[in-house]
Amino acid sequence: MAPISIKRILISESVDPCCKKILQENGIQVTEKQNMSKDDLIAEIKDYDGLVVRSATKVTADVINAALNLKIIGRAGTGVDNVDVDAATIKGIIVMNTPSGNTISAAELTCTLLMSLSRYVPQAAMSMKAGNWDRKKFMGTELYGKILGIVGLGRIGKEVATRMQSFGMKTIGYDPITPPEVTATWGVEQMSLEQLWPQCDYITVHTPLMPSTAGLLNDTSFAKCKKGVKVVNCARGGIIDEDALLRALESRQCGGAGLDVFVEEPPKNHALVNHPNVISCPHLGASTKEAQARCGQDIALQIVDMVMGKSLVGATTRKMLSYGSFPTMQTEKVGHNIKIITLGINTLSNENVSIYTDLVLVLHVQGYKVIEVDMYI
Ligand SMILES: O=C(O)C(=O)COP(=O)(O)O
Repeated sequence: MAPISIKRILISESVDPCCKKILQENGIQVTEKQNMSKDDLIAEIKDYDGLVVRSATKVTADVINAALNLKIIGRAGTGVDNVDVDAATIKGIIVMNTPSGNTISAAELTCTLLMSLSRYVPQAAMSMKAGNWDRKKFMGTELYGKILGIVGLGRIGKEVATRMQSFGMKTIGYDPITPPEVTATWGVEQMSLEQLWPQCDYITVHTPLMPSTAGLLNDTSFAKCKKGVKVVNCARGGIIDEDALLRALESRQCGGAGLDVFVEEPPKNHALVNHPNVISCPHLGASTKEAQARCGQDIALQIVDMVMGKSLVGATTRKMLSYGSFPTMQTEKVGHNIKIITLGINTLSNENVSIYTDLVLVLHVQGYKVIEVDMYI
């Protein structure tokens, strides 16, 4: 596997300082520039071999096509929906995320919102600050014995399930990839969405945003839910349709929503945020010291490994976006060739084949030859 030459990297967001340090220790020149406009980024990107982002930098086709030397786009985090992975794949640019760095933090925030929804903690705190002592208004409900529906049973969904089970919640869920026999080992009974909606007292979504998950909770699915269902979205804005959610909150079909993410960030329309039964955060799921340290370190080490021709972790190509949740794609160097290892898939469906075809294509442009594909659950 031929080493890839990466001399200069641009970090366009607030990424943990360990990222810069690790890259520099490995002889890579690093420039940090935050809050760039699209035009600034287009002008700037020409000079770099690599770009490291979080969720705020929109790496559109314009940006990718303006890049003359770009070989890698590293996402210090999970979701790559702010990167035009199609455009990158076509140019042979590897898009790489850090699949596990912020799992625990995202799961903990989800649990925090579920608990806050059950006991109105944010509303009660605001009421106290306003000088009130209102014990009647904030009558809550126990989580104990309630049913939590988890849509998307990847890493985060799993951690949410096991934590909420300790509160005595029954966890049911749906995922198009993780097999039911696997989720059963961590206490989640899988079923179709049609079966799931009417059973849940709480629903939390943990899928990437893509055509098949946009508006997963919409007017039709809300209508199938129990009246007063409470929902949490710490994944991506738009998985729960925002207009449908507002309608459901107004009709009380939805009894409350915990939102960490929005279609537009920051949201311009404040109708949802201002609704009394909505509690919200400004996309804080990954904003912990621990998660940021992990993601910053992971992305730097993954880039260094790639430069050294050692291995490639978290590589993503356009076809991955057709999935319900991301399988973990890793590669290993075998002599001068490369072996792809996939975690989370046990069958080679047509869709899986297209993932490999794309990954192999990108790797080929970068001078790798794929010799083997292994799959593990
Ligand atoms: O990792 C993810 O997918 C996140 O949503 C976190 O986004 P951030 O890195 O905090 O901008």
